Amino acid sequence: MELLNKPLKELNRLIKEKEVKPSELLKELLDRIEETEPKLNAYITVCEEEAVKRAEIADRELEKLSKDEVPELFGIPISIKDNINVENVRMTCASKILENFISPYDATVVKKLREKGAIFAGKNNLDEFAMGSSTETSYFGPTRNPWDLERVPGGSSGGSAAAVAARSAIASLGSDTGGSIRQPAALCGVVGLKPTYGRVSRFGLTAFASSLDQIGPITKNVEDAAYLLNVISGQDAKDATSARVPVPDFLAGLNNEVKGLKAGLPKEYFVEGIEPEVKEKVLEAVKKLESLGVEVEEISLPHTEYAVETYYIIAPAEASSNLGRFDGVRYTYRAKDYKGLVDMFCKTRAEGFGDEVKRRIMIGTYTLSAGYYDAYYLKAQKVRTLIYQDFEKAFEKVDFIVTPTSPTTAFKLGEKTADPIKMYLSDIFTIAVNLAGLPAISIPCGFDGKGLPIGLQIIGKAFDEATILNVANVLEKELKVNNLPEL
Ligand SMILES: NC(=O)C[C@H](N)C(=O)O
Repeated sequence: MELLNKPLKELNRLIKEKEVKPSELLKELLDRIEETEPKLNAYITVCEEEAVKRAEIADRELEKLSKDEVPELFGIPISIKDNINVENVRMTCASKILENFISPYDATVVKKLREKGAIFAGKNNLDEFAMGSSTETSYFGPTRNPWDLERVPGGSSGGSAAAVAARSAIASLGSDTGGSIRQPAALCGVVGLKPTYGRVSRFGLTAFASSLDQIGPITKNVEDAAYLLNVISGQDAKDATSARVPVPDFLAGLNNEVKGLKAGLPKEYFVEGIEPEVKEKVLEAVKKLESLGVEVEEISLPHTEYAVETYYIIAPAEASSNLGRFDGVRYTYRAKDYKGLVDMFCKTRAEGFGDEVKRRIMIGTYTLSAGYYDAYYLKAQKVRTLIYQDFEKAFEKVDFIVTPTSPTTAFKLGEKTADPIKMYLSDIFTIAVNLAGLPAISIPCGFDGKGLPIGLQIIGKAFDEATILNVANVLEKELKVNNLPEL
């Protein structure tokens, strides 16, 4: 496991210096996956054969390359959440309806990683179509938290976060619609970055809520997140929502001094309902920032209390439309017995989707229907603007905002499945960021009394990932949190 614990930059150096062969690194990873999967279930598909073939090719290519010619991710396996397309590999979205779907093309992020030499060893488990906060809605069974196997890893990118924590993935890409990168990162003690809406192309990500979805890295440390963000960022002709903005070198500013920067602590994020130990550890980390010369002030984001409700109108509305394409005609699963076309559509969807997906489709269809559109959907869009304006105002005064990532540490399997509202509330601190399209990162900041990791969230201005990565990196070095679970 020694290699698997190393940062990406160091792995790249070892491969460049020809001290490690891609096939050796892959072997170590496949062994670790074999060892941990019976406990974790963090993967839906392990593409062993293909990865071994690619690593052997990389071994031979490496012989011919000079040190400077070896690209950043040459021979390094990256795992991918199973709602992102990797050519010729099964992509299920953790749903029965896509159980046997083979991706016909690479998502843009995958293509970009491949161009830098990355290898793809597996697809990580998730909540069905990324709808959930615990990875329990997966058709392929839940993923378990490597810090406590009786607990959830968070979600929806729970497979990615659990695998990175357990070192059964070197790094992973997840997707975040309402917290799906940051909340599992927090619950598993790893780093999760949701970039600004438009920073990274979503071409090839299975759409859930198109005005909110964003792809981002889940990694062992902040530097790895910056390393991957450098590779996956940038405008893409295949995604009209990707932004034509310059991409800085995110590694360059990681160790800049944070002295003189201004941090905002939103009073609405430190209220009752949050576990005392979570609050305590986050505030302790804020004290560290202060000792490094950061000026901290209390701010207010007054519309925070409406964020969850707003999200659970907008996201299901978009989902009900996006998931219309799974009809038994265009994608793999089709019901066996039916009478006519409409009956085939209905039965396929009734049999192919799980309960949470159906719940969202029904909510979305309801809020978009003629009689309720103005009362729900239109109103939610207006509140979304107010939430955005809260952040705009706050960022006139501060450079970044610090909050807990999740109100609690990892909860027990089954604890919240019977009550969807309880489950929805576990994203209470992450959702507003998606509604406002902003970048945010979660880093581990300590443990609760049960030894479970606590996550701290840093929210930045639009397209200012550089600042939050810088602050996160400096804080990570200061806090020195052990993020390797015993497993
Ligand atoms: N997809 C996400 O970002 C997570 C959120 N809990 C949801 O279920 O919608």
